Amino acid sequence: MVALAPSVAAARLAVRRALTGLAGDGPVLVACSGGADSLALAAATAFVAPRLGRRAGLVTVDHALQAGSDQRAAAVAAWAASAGFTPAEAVRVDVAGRPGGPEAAARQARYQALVEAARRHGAVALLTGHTRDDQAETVLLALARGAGPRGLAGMPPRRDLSGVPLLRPLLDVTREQTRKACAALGLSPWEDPHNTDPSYARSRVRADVLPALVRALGPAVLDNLARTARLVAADTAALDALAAAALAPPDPAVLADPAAAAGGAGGPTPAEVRVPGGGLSVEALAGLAPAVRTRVLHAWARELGAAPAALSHRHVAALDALVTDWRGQGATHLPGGIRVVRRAGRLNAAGPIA
Ligand SMILES: Nc1ncnc2c1ncn2[C@@H]1O[C@H](COP(=O)(O)OP(=O)(O)OP(=O)(O)O)[C@@H](O)[C@H]1O
Repeated sequence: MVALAPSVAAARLAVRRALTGLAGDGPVLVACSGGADSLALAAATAFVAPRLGRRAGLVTVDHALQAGSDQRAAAVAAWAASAGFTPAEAVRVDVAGRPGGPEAAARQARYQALVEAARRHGAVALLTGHTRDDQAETVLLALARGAGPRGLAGMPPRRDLSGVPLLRPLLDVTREQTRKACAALGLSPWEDPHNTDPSYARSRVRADVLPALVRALGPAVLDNLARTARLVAADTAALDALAAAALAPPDPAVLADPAAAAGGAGGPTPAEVRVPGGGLSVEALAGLAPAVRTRVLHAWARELGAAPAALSHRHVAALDALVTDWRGQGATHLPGGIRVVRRAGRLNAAGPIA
């Protein structure tokens, strides 16, 4: 009997962990570019899913940006069909006319197509091949741009993507392992020229920065960066939960009878951040820990209609200054033409300027 390559075993174990306990009986859908990471993911899923009584499908997106991309997509879909994936689809997208640079436009088109495919096939989850190396790169890039804890938390192993659960089973598997797994299985991955294009910051981190860090600090640096992401993610989730609780609508029991809600002992009730009639209470906001308060303000700004992508830490800092550095300043302007003013102990929003 031929021994199972450790790299293949590692990928299968990771996929088994991710698929175990998934609710619903639809298929899982692997997003596969044909590169080593998502090919190793696909091969592991083709092995594991049927053994868990789960169907597996595969979608590859053709961005139509490089010559021969349609042939690559067709080859990936043909391999998927031969490996037993149903569906095994190549989907062509139109990247032109989308906002942002070419990379962002391709990414947006890709995720839109993947979500549509997941819905079309009633998939219970979409699987991507992000590895521990991708995670380390993400954390370093976040650190370099001063992204704060949300960026340092890296990519979560699961998140919601427009109503579709997105799973990243290989976040603890290295890129070296995915390459070895493909080699052990006789699969020939596609090399995306973008991955080595030095005009992308991520490619430079991949080619120069991480190897330099490993040389200087040892191979554990990759694991350590990924662990940092997990630790920060746990803290961030706790702070997010506190902020969500603080921003929850006022408890009707407290509004009706504050003393009774406090247990009848006349003790203080926690100050309500939301005030009846709209707006937020400055006094209640001032009583929150800064890390919770800035999250509350960020969430409130989004609720008012400020687009998350346009909402920067400067906007949140300006809102925070209305609470903690009040000098009678005028309105704070948020993306989308939203103005926030402090009046009579409240932060109130005024809609987009006409
Ligand atoms: N053309 C494609 N078709 C289908 N899936 C793809 C394609 N390109 C990438 N993916 C999926 O996305 C994963 C990550 O790929 P890549 O790192 O190139 O994307 P990304 O833009 O960095 O994604 P993210 O921004 O979410 O990190 C791959 O492992 C694969 O699962």
